[in-house]
Amino acid sequence: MTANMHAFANGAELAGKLADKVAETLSAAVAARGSASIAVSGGSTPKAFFQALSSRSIDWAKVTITLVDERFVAADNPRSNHLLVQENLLKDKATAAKFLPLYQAAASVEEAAAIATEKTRAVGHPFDVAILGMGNDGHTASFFPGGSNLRTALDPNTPRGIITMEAEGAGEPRLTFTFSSLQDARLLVLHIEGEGKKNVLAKAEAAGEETEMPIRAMLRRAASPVEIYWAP
Ligand SMILES: O=C1O[C@H](COP(=O)(O)O)[C@@H](O)[C@H](O)[C@H]1O
Repeated sequence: MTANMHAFANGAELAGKLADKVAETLSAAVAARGSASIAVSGGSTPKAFFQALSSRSIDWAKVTITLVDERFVAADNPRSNHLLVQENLLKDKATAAKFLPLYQAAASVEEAAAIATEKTRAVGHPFDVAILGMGNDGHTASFFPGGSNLRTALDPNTPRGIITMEAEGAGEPRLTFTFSSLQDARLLVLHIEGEGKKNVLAKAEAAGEETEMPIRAMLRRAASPVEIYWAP
């Protein structure tokens, strides 16, 4: 639908400005509805933003944090998005926030998805904030090109909740919120850094199949405008 570009001089400036915007949105949600929700991405990009956000003065006890997506690995695995959030966001002032993990110690990833859907059912109708990332292959959340459940994940009629995804580029099996869960966040952000990601974004903004670059689903069909935060 709409995308707005916010470009910054460097990653530190972006992290601070994005933390300000997210803090303002979460505080407004608490003031309006008594609670706030945010879904964040993992990967290598959000670390500085998480650290900046953890220092902001918000009524964190009224904020629920969850993940946009997760690997089917326990929270002590170095590739866990939960671990990244634990070490960089759930500290300082944000220690008081409630965290809902997607990983569940279940016998199968499908069972974990069902449990995580149940445990997150009360949040995100819509999320106050969703922070998306994007891989060099054009994936966002765990919507991977060639993914086992990609069409279901991107289908606007698939209900809110978490489904599984397996793909060559994904490594471990994944748990991911569906497109319908994320696309109407009151503040929908795509956080990317580097010239390479800018080029990937330009390619995604051009004509082509959504299944080739699943970020296109968000750029083209999200109900909320996509606020793109970028720094070199
Ligand atoms: O696999 C993932 O990658 C994307 C992008 O990560 P980055 O390292 O290129 O920043 C991320 O948005 C997603 O949450 C994560 O699971």
